[in-house]
Amino acid sequence: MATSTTSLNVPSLNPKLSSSLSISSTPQFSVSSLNLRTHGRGTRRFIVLATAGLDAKPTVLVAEKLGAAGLDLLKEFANVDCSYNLSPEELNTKISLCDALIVRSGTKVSREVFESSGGRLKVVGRAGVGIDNVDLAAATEHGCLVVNAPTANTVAAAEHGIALLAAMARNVAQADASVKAGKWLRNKYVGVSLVGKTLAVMGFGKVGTEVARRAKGLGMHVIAHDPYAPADRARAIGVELVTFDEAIATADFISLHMPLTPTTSKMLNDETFGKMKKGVRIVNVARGGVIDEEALVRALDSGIVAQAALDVFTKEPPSPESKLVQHENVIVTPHLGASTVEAQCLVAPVSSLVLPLVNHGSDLRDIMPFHVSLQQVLSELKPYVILAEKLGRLAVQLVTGGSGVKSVKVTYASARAPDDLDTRVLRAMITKGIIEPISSVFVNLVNADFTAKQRGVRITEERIVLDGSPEAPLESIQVQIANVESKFASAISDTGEIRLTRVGSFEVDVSLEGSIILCRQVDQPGMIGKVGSILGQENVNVSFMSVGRIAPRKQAVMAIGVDDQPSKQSLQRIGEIPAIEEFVFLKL
Ligand SMILES: NC(=O)C1=CN([C@@H]2O[C@H](COP(=O)(O)OP(=O)(O)OC[C@H]3O[C@@H](n4cnc5c(N)ncnc54)[C@H](O)[C@@H]3O)[C@@H](O)[C@H]2O)C=CC1
Ligand SMILES: O=C(O)C(=O)COP(=O)(O)O
Repeated sequence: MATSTTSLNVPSLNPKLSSSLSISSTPQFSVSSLNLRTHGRGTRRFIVLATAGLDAKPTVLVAEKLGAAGLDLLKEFANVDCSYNLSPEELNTKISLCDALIVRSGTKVSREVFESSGGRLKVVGRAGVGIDNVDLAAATEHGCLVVNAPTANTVAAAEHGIALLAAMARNVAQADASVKAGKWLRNKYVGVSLVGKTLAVMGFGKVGTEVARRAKGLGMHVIAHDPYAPADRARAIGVELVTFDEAIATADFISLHMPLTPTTSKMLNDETFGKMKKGVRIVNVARGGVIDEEALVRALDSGIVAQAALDVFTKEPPSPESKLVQHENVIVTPHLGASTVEAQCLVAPVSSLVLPLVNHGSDLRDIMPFHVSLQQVLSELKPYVILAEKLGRLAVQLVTGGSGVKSVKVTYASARAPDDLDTRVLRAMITKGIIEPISSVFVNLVNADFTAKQRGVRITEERIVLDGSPEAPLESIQVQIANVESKFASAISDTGEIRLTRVGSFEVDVSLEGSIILCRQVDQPGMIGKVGSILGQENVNVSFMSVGRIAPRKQAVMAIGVDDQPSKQSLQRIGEIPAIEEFVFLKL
């Protein structure tokens, strides 16, 4: 196979350079020139590509009760389907009709959910902190963003932790039940004091820190274990960071505040209970899975653990017959940590994060740039974002057997300092442009790198730092695909909008909109008519036509813009016109 390099170059996309054409409706941008170069000759054939349409108003499935503020916000911009208590099967069925899903901790967003969505689901909003109920790997693979409200319920969770701590120490729940049952057991429910006791906070993050602060206010001696927490943050509130073993061996009370991960799963187990001080009391408002629940029952029965106060369980709701739930030294709440009026008001606006789905055009809707600066993308990168995808699309369509693309080099020429320009979104869009035309994979900012890697496409980026005013973010983007066989030997450049102005040594003038047919032929009368009449026969509107030639009756390149997509048969007929030596159909 002959190898070649396909290179597309946009020398300038500076709004100031030209006022001739806009790439998007707002703001008005123009491109001074587009330069496309390929080397090598390819076979004569064409490809037809389809693009999927997108609904104007997205549908958001709210699968768990959300605060009114969040719902109202959503209803203004989206079709909102509030369906609570769905079975996994019902969720899998509904999800194929939804662009976004909002959940709390009670909905398992499994791989099947993403698979069932058929690529439509673009964002999962978690109205709360823990995202252990969402299969993040599957979300990434399916190009779906997961957003949460990481601080909204911190205080609520911490307050619930303190409530459980105090209620457990003073047997509030058991004493309450016994009084209601007509008993008056003042000796049975003698509690223990908190003041002067050692509390080990396991997981010194947002909730853990707030619990520590409050426990100090109650006169407790607070230590903490967290392998990732900075010692100065702990020191600042008078908390000593210690090792795991030291924490559990010295604590009178242990309060759990780490996330559920493969590392923290069943962190408290037979072995670790064995290292604890006899009579320790445990509070868990983190996740049930961080405790081996059967081991906890054994530790309670043996007296190692005197009491436990649990808000969370491995399986929620737990079985009513659960030995743990029924244990007389255990008090339980039904995952109420975040359930305050105030916290629910604060988590509800997570729904606002799905609004970019609605507010921006389909171009940006596809990339969902939550974790790049939306402002930057909208205000200055937007035209480049669109262009980047088009460059990727063009490049791959000029390559014979697009799936053979393995090595892509992107060169950005800019007067901006490298850290003043976030190119992730551009790289993602180039990847999208390269991969989508040759596969059924939906690519966006979330899964672009993953998808490229999975398909063995290596994308390297290079910066050319230019002198001069860094006002415009970019002077040029160049996409080069290495070691591939080119289908069409050509090159492009010049003026105005995004225009194709040169094909090899042939000057043409073509707007890069809609679709383009590029033909190389021997210059002769009647060529335009022949192609035009084939297109006319099936009512395909020609938006422009441009012929570039070296000399009369010698080699020429004809670029024909079409508003509608010609049928395969028409394209085949064009390709078969005897004078046409090279032919390609490019869908932009
Ligand atoms: N019961 C409820 O309704 C609520 C439960 N939560 C849960 O509380 C937990 C903590 O939430 P935040 O404080 O907001 O999270 P965070 O991310 O601020 O803090 C978690 C801390 O755990 C630490 N950590 C990670 N691995 C650890 C390990 N192996 N040992 C010790 N520490 C480790 C991290 O370094 C981090 O500092 C989460 O699981 C969250 O889902 C949060 C809010 C409400
Ligand atoms: O935010 C969290 O991590 C919680 O556990 C709160 O869960 P919820 O939103 O009340 O189902």
